[in-house]
Amino acid sequence: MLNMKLKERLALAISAFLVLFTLMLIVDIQMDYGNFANKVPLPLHARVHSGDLEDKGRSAYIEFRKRFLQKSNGSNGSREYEQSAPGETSGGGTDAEPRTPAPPTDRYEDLQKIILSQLQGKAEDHTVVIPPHRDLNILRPENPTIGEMEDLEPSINASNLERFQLKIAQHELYEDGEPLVDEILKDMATNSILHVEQKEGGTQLKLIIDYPNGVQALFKPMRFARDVQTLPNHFYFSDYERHNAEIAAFHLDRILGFRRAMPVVGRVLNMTTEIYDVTEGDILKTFFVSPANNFCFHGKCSYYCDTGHAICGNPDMLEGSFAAFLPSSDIAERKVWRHPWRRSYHKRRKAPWELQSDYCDTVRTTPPYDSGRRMLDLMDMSIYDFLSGNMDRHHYETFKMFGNETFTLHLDQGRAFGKAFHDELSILAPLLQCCLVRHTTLSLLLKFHNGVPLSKVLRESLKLDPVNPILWEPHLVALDRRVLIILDAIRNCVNKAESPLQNEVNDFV
Ligand SMILES: Nc1ncnc2c1ncn2[C@@H]1O[C@H](COP(=O)(O)OP(=O)(O)OP(=O)(O)O)[C@@H](O)[C@H]1O
Ligand SMILES: [Mn+2]
Repeated sequence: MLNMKLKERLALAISAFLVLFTLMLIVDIQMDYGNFANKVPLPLHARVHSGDLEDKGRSAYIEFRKRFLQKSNGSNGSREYEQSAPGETSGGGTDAEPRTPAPPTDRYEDLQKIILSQLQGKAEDHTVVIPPHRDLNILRPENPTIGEMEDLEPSINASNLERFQLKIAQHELYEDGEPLVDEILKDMATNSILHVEQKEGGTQLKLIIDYPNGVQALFKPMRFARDVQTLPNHFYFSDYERHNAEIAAFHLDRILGFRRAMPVVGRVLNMTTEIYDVTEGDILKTFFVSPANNFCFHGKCSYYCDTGHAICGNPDMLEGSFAAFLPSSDIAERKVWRHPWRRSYHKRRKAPWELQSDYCDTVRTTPPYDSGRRMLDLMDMSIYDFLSGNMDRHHYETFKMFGNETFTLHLDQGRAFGKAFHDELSILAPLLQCCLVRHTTLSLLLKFHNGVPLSKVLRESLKLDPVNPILWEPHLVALDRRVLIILDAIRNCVNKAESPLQNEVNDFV
């Protein structure tokens, strides 16, 4: 009898547990749906889309965005999600935990196949993936250096930077593995600072740092902690510049094999002895001690150069980024180009690329984009900027002496790495609208996706910087997510190129 009761009780307990467990599962699933429903059709998103509707079917990037959002409804999870907390900082708590990406289920074998066949000398006329033998950056029939062009040789006691500058070549700033890069980084991080002055022009405060032997660096000060995000109501053009973005962007450019960004390093300065004591002029009048007893200054510029936006030490130690100076214009003049996919820099106006469906065709048929490497460089730049979230690419520069067949410099990455939880697809517009990518760039992205993730490679590289950690972990996590988005975009282009009709039908499904 007692035995029976015990058995009954046990059976009862098990069934109660099972019922509870099932209930919990249902609640859990519902919460998931709830979350998702909250995430996608938010009013915030809707506002973005209201503009998009006018352009329905006109902009390739909007098409991609639509398809992309649809796709993220499935097993891949939501890949574009807005910052949930609109605060200035996202806080250090659970947000800072690295979100381990799911193991890749899709290895992009279709894209790998293209890479492989091009390496075997096939698929050479591919319209989307440009093979090495049609890429001037790989062919490099000539690759003279500034020193060779100007008939200049470094003197015996020339600085590392001067040697570096004379070695800048037609197709890249420095060679893969160039030892002078590390030397320059070390020099800028450790050499004594002789003189400091504010850089004229530009929108935000920057200092020109003079070291012994004529070496110079461009200094951008630290304003915020690493986890402070772009203010949600700030446009890209009123975003603050971040010194750590400059450091991270240099490493990223090098990892991606572009080598189009000047070396940048982090360093902590004593504001009294390494800035105040070695500068003169108007900037001195902007130094003050804040109520928190920190030493501050604001300099003079057209944005954020006032007491309310001062740069403050802790209490008088200030971190910043030091970018190696480009050769002076006496040696190597630069040409400034308007970026064809420049944003409007107006809070209501749109740029031409946002309005014209055939915008890329117009660019592609206009010199210098109609031949050579320039168009491919813009595609690389779009990928580089999308990965780092840099929306501020209004102009770009090249070295005049090399003509049009030269690389585009990656200058001014101060507004990158501002939103770790948002992937700004419009930065990919050049790639989405032109459907063009270098074989070498695609090959590298596939390598990151299927092998050691980009986040890991960048994290390791940044460890070499004196003020590491350089990036807040969610920014690194974002990189792997964005690699996937770029690969999706390229796949989309390839599919469209291979069966344009079928895809046109799909567009409207
Ligand atoms: N490493 C460098 N060496 C020498 N000059 C540089 C270097 N980097 C940038 N410059 C020059 O300084 C100018 C301003 O730099 P940067 O673009 O970083 O500042 P900015 O204040 O963000 O300018 P803007 O607000 O116009 O974008 C650039 O146009 C470029 O010509
Ligand atoms: Mn800028």
